[in-house]
Amino acid sequence: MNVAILGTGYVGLSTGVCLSEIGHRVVCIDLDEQKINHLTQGISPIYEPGLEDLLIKNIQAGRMEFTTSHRDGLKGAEIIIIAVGTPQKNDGAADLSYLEQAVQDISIHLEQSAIVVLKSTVPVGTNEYIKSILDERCSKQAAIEIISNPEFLRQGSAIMDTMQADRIIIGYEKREAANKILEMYRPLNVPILLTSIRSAEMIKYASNSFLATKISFINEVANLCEAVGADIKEVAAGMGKDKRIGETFLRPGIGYGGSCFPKDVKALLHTADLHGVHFSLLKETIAINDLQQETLVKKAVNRFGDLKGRKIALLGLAFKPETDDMREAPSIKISRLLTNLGAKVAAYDPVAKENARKILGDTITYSSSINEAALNSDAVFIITEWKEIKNVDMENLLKNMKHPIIFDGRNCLDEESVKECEVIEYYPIGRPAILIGKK
Ligand SMILES: NC(=O)C1=CN([C@@H]2O[C@H](COP(=O)(O)OP(=O)(O)OC[C@H]3O[C@@H](n4cnc5c(N)ncnc54)[C@H](O)[C@@H]3O)[C@@H](O)[C@H]2O)C=CC1
Ligand SMILES: O=C(O)[C@H]1O[C@H](OP(=O)(O)OP(=O)(O)OC[C@H]2O[C@@H](n3ccc(=O)[nH]c3=O)[C@H](O)[C@@H]2O)[C@H](O)[C@@H](O)[C@@H]1O
Repeated sequence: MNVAILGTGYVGLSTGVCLSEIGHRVVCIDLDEQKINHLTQGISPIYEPGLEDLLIKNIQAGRMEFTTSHRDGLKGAEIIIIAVGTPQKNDGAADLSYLEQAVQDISIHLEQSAIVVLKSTVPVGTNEYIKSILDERCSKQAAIEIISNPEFLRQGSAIMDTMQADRIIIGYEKREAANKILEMYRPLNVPILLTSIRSAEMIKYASNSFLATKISFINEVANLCEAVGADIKEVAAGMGKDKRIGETFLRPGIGYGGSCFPKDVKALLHTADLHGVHFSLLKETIAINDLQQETLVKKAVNRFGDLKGRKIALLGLAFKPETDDMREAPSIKISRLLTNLGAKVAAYDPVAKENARKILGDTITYSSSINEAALNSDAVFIITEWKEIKNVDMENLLKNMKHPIIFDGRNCLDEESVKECEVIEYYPIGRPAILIGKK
């Protein structure tokens, strides 16, 4: 099938390479000339495992092209996927301005009939709104059908999540259009659920909000474990064995971040408020998360009394491992809290350094290795559980530090290696501290 995709961000690009991998001819359209130039040469503008290999392979196979021209990109497309950003407005609502522009671009340049598939995360009712604009503005010979097809991939495992999705949701009005999208996805051989358009839109927000709430829940249980002397590792393992609860998304930490959980929970709350529905659970999910991002700083203040002049090494900056994305990363708030308290922050991240610099500028320093960041530091904060950070050589790390003190915001260091250290103060989340040789 001939597919055009508007927006080559995490979602548009991952979808594009996967659809061409299963045999479709894909043209990706983006306004960003630099992105398109890179992509044309087979260079991925984002760090996403496995993506660049598929990109190069499918360009060489003649199944993938890139353009900044909507006119060229939409020519001959049977299916048009919209994957532009829907960021958060100040009042928590989703900002639909990129989407409106994309729809405007389609209505100006589309000359044939096509199915428009809305993959961006959008509030309930948006697909109908988009359809009405397209019906009104598209040329008379272009009949448009609309499909709501929200995306559930995670950054850092986007290709695997697309190729082996738990489910694909197809929200439709006309069964014929749904059949065509079923056919497009059929080679993936994954479960597909057909729903109404409004249900599809709601499934996306409800799923993200549920997962975010699960994280806030386990973080509060972890805080309680610390207070009462229980161990969250054992507690989460015991809870997770119950199939109704499930083992995933029970990792306590420094709060959720990223481009979607924070904004999508707020957008769902905004929708609930608009419709007079009392969804205060989501308010708590957000409030708990905001506080949880402060937890390492509070622990350090408890330990040192005052952080003025202390050097803190932040290991990891990205909001999760295997991505260079810094959107809503807990490291941003943590860095700002630390520098406001007079601490000096030296940070290391294997791939997110440049994106972090755009946000944090020279308020912190950026190191090119774990040991460089930790050199002469009063404490290490583990922010992102990159493999390299989880597997750090403890002996080497500690000998470089002024004080052998680690606050592990991801509970990711190997407990046995910690226990083998001659001198260490190790403070995980929701678990007893390990204090060896502390005076
Ligand atoms: N990032 C993620 O992991 C996931 C994101 N989503 C949702 O998918 C949507 C896209 O998210 P990301 O890929 O992260 O966004 P992104 O911000 O990484 O990429 C959006 C791209 O769209 C381009 N664009 C904007 N207007 C355009 C237009 N008129 N024509 C062509 N290109 C245009 C931008 O230049 C940019 O490259 C959002 O609604 C998001 O909530 C859903 C699931 C996962
Ligand atoms: O709509 C989206 O953008 C996507 O949002 C999340 O994916 P993503 O944000 O890429 O990453 P996750 O692995 O879900 O992690 C999100 C945040 O939660 C944190 N997290 C996750 C799991 C956990 O147990 N504990 C925890 O603190 C992570 O550290 C990270 O900061 C969802 O998992 C995807 O299904 C969804 O498509």
